[in-house]
Amino acid sequence: MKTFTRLLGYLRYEWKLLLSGFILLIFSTGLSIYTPIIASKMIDYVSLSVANEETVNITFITEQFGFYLIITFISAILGYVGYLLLANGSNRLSKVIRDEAHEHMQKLPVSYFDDIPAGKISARIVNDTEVLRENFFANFTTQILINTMTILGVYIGMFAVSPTIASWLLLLIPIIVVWQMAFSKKIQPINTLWRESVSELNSKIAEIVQGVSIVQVFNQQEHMAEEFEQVNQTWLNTRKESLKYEAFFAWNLSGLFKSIVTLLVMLYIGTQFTSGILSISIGTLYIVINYVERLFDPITMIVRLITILQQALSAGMRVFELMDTPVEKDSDKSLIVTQGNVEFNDVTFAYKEGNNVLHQLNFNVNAGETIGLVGHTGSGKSSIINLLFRFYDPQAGQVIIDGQNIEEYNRESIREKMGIVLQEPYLFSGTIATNISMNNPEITDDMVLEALIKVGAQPLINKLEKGIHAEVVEKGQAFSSGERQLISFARTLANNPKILILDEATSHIDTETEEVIQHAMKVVKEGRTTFIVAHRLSTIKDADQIIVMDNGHIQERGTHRELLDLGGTYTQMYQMQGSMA
Ligand SMILES: Nc1ncnc2c1ncn2[C@@H]1O[C@H](COP(=O)(O)OP(=O)(O)OP(=O)(O)O)[C@@H](O)[C@H]1O
Repeated sequence: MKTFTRLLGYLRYEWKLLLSGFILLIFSTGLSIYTPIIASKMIDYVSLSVANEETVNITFITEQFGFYLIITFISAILGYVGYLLLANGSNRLSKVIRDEAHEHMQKLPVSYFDDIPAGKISARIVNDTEVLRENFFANFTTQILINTMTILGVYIGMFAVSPTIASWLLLLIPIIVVWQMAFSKKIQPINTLWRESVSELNSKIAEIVQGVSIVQVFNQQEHMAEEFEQVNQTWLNTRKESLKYEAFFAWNLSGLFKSIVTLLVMLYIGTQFTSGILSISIGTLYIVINYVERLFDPITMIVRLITILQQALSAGMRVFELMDTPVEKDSDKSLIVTQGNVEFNDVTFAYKEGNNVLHQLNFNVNAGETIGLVGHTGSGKSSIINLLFRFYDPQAGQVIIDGQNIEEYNRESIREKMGIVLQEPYLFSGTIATNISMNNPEITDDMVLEALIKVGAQPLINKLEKGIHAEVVEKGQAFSSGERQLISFARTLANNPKILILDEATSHIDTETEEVIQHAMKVVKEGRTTFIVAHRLSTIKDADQIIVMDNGHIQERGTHRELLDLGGTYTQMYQMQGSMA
């Protein structure tokens, strides 16, 4: 019910469009209910004239026929415009919800995305809002009103023509209510399963597309196809089950029902007529049959609307669940970074309560220094970076930048002062220039070019016809990983952060590219506090400080020389890498 009223609340955004569309459709329906009355007049006139052997007045017939045509035409035009207005309003409302959901998603904590697959989130923002557009805004809200009006109109017309038949036909209402209730009870759980299977399909596809090269490298196509087939089969099964009930309740039964009721009405009129109780003209008979027929389509539609509403409510629930996930609380205070001093003060951190991955870390990095983070996989290097960016907050201790505990400052201001170059740099759709300026109008094309030249990307720009305005699509797949890194370095340089994070920037590249990257790194590091998360120890040989992490603890700390003199884990790692090189 909450979802229903909340969805209704959205109608206020486009109430003018919806109301105008609705009024036009009411008029259109009203006129179409009136047309059988005109037709009946013509029928009665002709039949009476023939019975009384009078000449038929062609002018009267032409007039009535013209009137009938005009009314039908006006009704069609009003229906068309009304439909356009309503459809337009529904489209806009679905855009409003989609924008809200997307905006909210952007504010969600990084931890939200740890547990929910990307495909499921995108299904909520794209598919579920589409279901809301079609099922709720376009169909339910408008159809329920229009069909109720039609039913009311037909009953009023019917009461005017034959109160007895109309009263009998009122019996249809409780029958339909019971019918609806039985239907909705059956269909609701099936629909929930069906929508879930669509969401599963989305996340499976997203997973396959994201890992397409890995799937092919490991020849996992068949296995993936099997997994996909399974999810797809579940979808088909739920659809089959749902259709069974939809067809039975909404179509088969209603068709049968319609014929039986029409037959009963005709039988009633026939027996009353032959026994002389009822005198009814052919025209009135036409109206009665026409109205009985007309009564069923809106009733059937209302029955179908129950399924449509069920689907809309399930979709609405999923969209609102996303929209109701609490966003991160943020402070109004902006962090001011003038130097770039970083301090970890007794920091303990867990992604999941009780499962600490960093234990009472203490270290200082002075402004402009380079600090290397090394350690086995899972030792906690990336977690340190996650805390530095305030993607997460520590359970105990503080991360301090230039004397300020970052937990007390807003995230945007912290991230503004930091730059990151990832092992697999992320490029956005746009151009090289927009990827470097990051849409900051203060970064001009000249500055973009200067940054690219400084990091050594001149050869890349020279070979591109459009230079810095060359297009970047699909996360920069058309560029080599080294080129993507150079663009990413130039981005960092142009945005001039005080603190820089280089995340395994030199792994998985050949020696020639490594030289280019090493040069770029040197340029970018200058004058900035730099954290290097490195697997290749050669990258951090010159670092002012190296921290060796082990299971969330600092195992060793010192310069390259000092750590070699210590003869511990670092020395072992260094020797191993040396023997592999
Ligand atoms: N999002 C997450 N949710 C839960 N646990 C996580 C998450 N990210 C990392 N971990 C866990 O935290 C621990 C530290 O991981 P972290 O990514 O910091 O290690 P790392 O040293 O950077 O490893 P690698 O060199 O492989 O990148 C690991 O046990 C890891 O499984």
